[in-house]
Amino acid sequence: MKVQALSQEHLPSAATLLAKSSQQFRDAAGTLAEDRLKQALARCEIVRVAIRDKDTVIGLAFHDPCRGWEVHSSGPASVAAALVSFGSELEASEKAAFWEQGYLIFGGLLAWEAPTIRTRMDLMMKDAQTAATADWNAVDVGGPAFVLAVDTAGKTIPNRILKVQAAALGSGAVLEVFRSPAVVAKVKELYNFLGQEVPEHVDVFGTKFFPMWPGGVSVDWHQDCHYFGTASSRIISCGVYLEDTDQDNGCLQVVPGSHTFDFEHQPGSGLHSQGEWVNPDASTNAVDVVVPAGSVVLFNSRLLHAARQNKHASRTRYSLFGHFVPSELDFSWRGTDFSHGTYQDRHQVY
Ligand SMILES: O=C(O)CCC(=O)C(=O)O
Ligand SMILES: [Fe+2]
Repeated sequence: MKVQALSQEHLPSAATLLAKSSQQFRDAAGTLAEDRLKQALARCEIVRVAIRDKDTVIGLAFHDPCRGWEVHSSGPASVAAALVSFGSELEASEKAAFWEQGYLIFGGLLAWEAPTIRTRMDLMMKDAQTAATADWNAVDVGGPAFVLAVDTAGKTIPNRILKVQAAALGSGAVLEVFRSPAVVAKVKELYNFLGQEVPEHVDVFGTKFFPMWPGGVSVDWHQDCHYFGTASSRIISCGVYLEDTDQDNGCLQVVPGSHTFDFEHQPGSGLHSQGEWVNPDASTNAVDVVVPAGSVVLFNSRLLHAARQNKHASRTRYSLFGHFVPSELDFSWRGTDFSHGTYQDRHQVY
């Protein structure tokens, strides 16, 4: 048995399960109504399925923000238990991994939402034609900054957007992601584990969208904290991959355990001539974060990470980024490099 986020292909099987277990999901003729399932699920933020034999859904759980968990299962009690624990509590081993390795991957946590968010990013990009800028550090422009990519000679490519800085100012979908109960629950648990009080309020800042076109890049090696002017371990960075992401279309790379070191950042060159980056030595053990659409990666803002170039001929790699910070933690930016934040782009999450 496997527990994962509900994805489109499991919808019919999930509807069959629900039609058996609950009158609510049957229509007058007693047959299952997939549409009703979709409507019910649209109200819920977290939807999990337990799957057997590859395709058969044997359990389904959703978290209604008002009513809490609702679990349906055609298997033993252990199926329901697995569903709920997957959705709510972090295992102790996961918490330890976050502390030791500096990151945690939640595969498919937002799988259900990912296609819609992706479409909403396309809508936001419609404004890019009029608003694009060559300034990598463009901030406080009263809205999102559509930053143009450069070629291998470091020359701006017209009409090719590399990132949308302050993306939360361009699309409501961005804050919906960072405020979604599924993500917030994990963030709260991680703060709790860090041995600190769970902050009463948490903000997200430095929101970004990377379309990563075929041939394109997003970031070279860096520690997010380099740009913030603080190395506080209370900042949790968050990447949300809206499409299947692998070595071909530019997946994230991380160096486990690197969050306990400081790395020197220097101005980049070529495709990475915007920004300041680290040049890790050859012995550095990088891990590719290969994940399905809707996956969320939470990491210590001191973790050394980068993204591969998208070498695929046709696939994009849409992703969102933001950084969680306790609301009471204020800090002054580093002065010369604002690329990861602006006060306009700091928003309360809870
Ligand atoms: O594009 C990625 O996968 C990583 C982006 C990133 O690290 C950042 O924006 O700080
Ligand atoms: Fe980063």
